[in-house]
Amino acid sequence: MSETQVKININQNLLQNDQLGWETYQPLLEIDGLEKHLPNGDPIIKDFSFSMNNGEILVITGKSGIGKTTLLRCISQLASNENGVMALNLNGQKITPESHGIPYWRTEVMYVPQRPPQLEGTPMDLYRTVSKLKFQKDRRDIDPISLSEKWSVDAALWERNWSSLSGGEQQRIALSIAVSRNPTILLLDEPTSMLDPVSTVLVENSLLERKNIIWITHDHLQGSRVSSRTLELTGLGNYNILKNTSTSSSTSLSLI
Ligand SMILES: Nc1ncnc2c1ncn2[C@@H]1O[C@H](COP(=O)(O)OP(=O)(O)OP(=O)(O)O)[C@@H](O)[C@H]1O
Repeated sequence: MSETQVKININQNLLQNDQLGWETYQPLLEIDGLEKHLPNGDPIIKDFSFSMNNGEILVITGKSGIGKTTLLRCISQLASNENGVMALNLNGQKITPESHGIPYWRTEVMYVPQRPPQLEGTPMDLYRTVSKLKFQKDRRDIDPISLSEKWSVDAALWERNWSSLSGGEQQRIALSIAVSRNPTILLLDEPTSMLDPVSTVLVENSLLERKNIIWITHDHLQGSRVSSRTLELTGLGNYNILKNTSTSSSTSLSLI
């Protein structure tokens, strides 16, 4: 075989490998054509499509009432959508709410509300209940109490009634329970909105290590600190992709 033939064969192999790579590459989460109407029939999300790669933190911004929470609730299947498909690509397997059922989907794509709902009992009661759920009990988890201690929450608070805890304490404990269940994707609705700046940074740093998060925030500086990409919702499922621009003294966002 001549030197030229060897080079051609090597290039063909590279081409085939490259093509294989492109053909087999799958984003972690794919959403296509999502549509959601309000109870009065008005559309709030129309033909929303995007995909998220493994290791990303995707920040969602947009003015109040534009549909950010509604979008995350649809993605977690806590709210139903009228049209559209969504899929997780996990270990070479395509998982959809239809293929594996909504309870399983919610364990992999977990929504954490901005404010924990009015809960009876203690955080420990909630954690024990969650740990016994069908798709939760065999999951590898991390200790939520240790995690919340890293965020300056005293372990004793886990045995106090929810109603006696401050908003910031409730927010960090609810978030630590969600993170401890190790979902593939966390959907966070303003996760530090009730926290002081020091606690905010502690929580941000833990979440930055974890990745695979869709994170709603109104705080553009926070968005710049944590995001791989930022989507600004502009209404009815339309969005701009914003680019992070940071300098040593300031951080801002500009339209791509
Ligand atoms: N169950 C419902 N019934 C009627 N309207 C609803 C319902 N749920 C949401 N909406 C409306 O849909 C719109 C979008 O609400 P959503 O909570 O998704 O906005 P948001 O962008 O998250 O707002 P914010 O930044 O203020 O949290 C709002 O006008 C809200 O009043």
